[in-house]
Amino acid sequence: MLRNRNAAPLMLVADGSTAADVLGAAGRALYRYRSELAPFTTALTLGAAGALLHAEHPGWWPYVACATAGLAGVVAATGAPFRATRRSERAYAVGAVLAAGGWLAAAVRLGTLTDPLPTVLGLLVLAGGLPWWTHRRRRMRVTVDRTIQAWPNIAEQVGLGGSRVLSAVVDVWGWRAHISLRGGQTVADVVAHVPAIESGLGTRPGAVRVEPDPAHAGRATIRVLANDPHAEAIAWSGPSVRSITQPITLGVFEDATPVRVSFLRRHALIGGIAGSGKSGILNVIVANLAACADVVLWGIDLKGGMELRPWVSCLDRLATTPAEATRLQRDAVGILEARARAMGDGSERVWNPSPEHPALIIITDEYAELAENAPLAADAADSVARRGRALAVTELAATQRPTQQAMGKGALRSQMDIRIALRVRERRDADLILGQGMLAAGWHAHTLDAPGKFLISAEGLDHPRRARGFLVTDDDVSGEAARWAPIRPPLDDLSAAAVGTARDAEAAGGSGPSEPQIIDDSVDPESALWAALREAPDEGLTIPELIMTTGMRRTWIYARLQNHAAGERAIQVSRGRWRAADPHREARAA
Ligand SMILES: Nc1ncnc2c1ncn2[C@@H]1O[C@H](COP(=O)(O)OP(=O)(O)OP(=O)(O)O)[C@@H](O)[C@H]1O
Repeated sequence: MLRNRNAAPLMLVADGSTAADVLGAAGRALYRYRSELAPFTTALTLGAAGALLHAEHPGWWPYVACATAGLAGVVAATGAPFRATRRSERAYAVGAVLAAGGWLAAAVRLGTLTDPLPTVLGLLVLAGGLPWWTHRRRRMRVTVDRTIQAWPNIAEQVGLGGSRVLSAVVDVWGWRAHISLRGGQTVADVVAHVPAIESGLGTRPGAVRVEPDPAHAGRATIRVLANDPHAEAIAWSGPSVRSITQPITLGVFEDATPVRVSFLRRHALIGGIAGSGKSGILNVIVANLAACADVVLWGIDLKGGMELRPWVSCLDRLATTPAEATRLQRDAVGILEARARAMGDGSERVWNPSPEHPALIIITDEYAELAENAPLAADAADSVARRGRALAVTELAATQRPTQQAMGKGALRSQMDIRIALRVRERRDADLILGQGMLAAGWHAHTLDAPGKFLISAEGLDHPRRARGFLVTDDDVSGEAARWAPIRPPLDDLSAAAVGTARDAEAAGGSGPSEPQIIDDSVDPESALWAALREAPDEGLTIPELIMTTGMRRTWIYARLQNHAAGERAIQVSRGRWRAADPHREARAA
């Protein structure tokens, strides 16, 4: 006997084989196709049982009828013992039990071969068999069973020899198997073998996904998608939040779970080629933010306002020229400096958004235009990105290829906490959007094959899972913009005054919009640090807390702390915890 790739027993019997060989091969074939043959084997079993009971106990038919009714009740209530979880599956199982049990009761009383029982049994096999043979989940379960049996051969062929299937389940879109890798193999090896696995399993190209097991480096989940769950656009059903403090639902992953991500105190970067759906994702985000009464939205759209103008009724400001964009970004820096000063004087260490004290989000469509045509705006955006988190002033930028040039000379890209990659042309562009090494780790943005499909990297979302964003149509945009315009909050007084002050300084200094002042970043972190040290609790503040408060790097913080310590203004309370020295605290208390 020969075995094929999936270990299917072929019925080729060598010359001189014995009857036992033939029977063995037939037995294996019957076993392999037991699921498909189930309607026939059930009919044969019923026929035999009917004949036997009719001969021995023809009076037992009422017991058979009662047992049938009891079993049908259990199936209807629980789905057991057939694991019928869906309503349609349960209805089928109840019908099958009633038909089989009813026929058996009749056969016990009348005899299996008494007319019309054989004909009725044949019709029942057909009526029950058709849904059985065509049922997608049953066929999928069979495929999974066979794959588990054949996995050792497949694994050997695709270069993952020694890996084992620990468990497998059929899900809505296909099936998934949890596998254990041979010692020394890693999830990266599995990711690198995805095309070979697809070939080995005989799936369509692009059907296999690999997810690491967060609890075990030597295990992974292989998902096989029989159908693409993202084949159709996913209609927009309205905003998912009413406050910036809640995570926004951008779309759905392939397992139908929602993509939820918080934009509070986080900068975000959206990248992808023209037509990949960047504006679509931006619209989903803006439509959600517009419904939040604790965030003020500013927009920059240097493509003449083409993308953001439909939202103008919800935007507190919209810049469509380089000069306006520069003023806008510079005002944002003014706001964050005013907030930092106010917080330095008070007891709060972060700006907690509320309708009275809203967060500020600056949305830039096609950031490359800004970096190229308004470099001073890009410098200011850089400053916001470094210092704005704690002060709830954040940047949200979309661009085609976020190269260093497209993102300006600063460190903006490295400050982006949320990265959304739509389709890219070149494989390595995934690294540009998502960060170095992401392509090798399986973030294959070049394989996304429809607009609105994306990969997202953010806090709590650190595996490459494909998602598709909601489709917000032009009509949806007009509807949402009109719906939320009345609740849009103004800037708080402090921030509004900061904008006014910046304007006055501009007028007094005569620096026109095309020559805005460059903000000196070094002044404010210094006072923010000093204020934080003065306000620190007795046990002091940690370095990450000081980084958060000032928006500055660790090395900068260390250097300033050493300075303060040398001047006896600050002390290290315990390892890595700092606060102002006691005289200052006492003076403040007095
Ligand atoms: N989530 C989505 N589901 C289905 N179709 C989408 C989705 N997002 C966008 N599309 C469709 O894809 C097309 C291009 O989308 P979009 O304009 O957002 O791309 P883009 O990346 O912003 O392109 P460009 O850079 O040229 O502005 C549009 O016709 C839009 O209807």
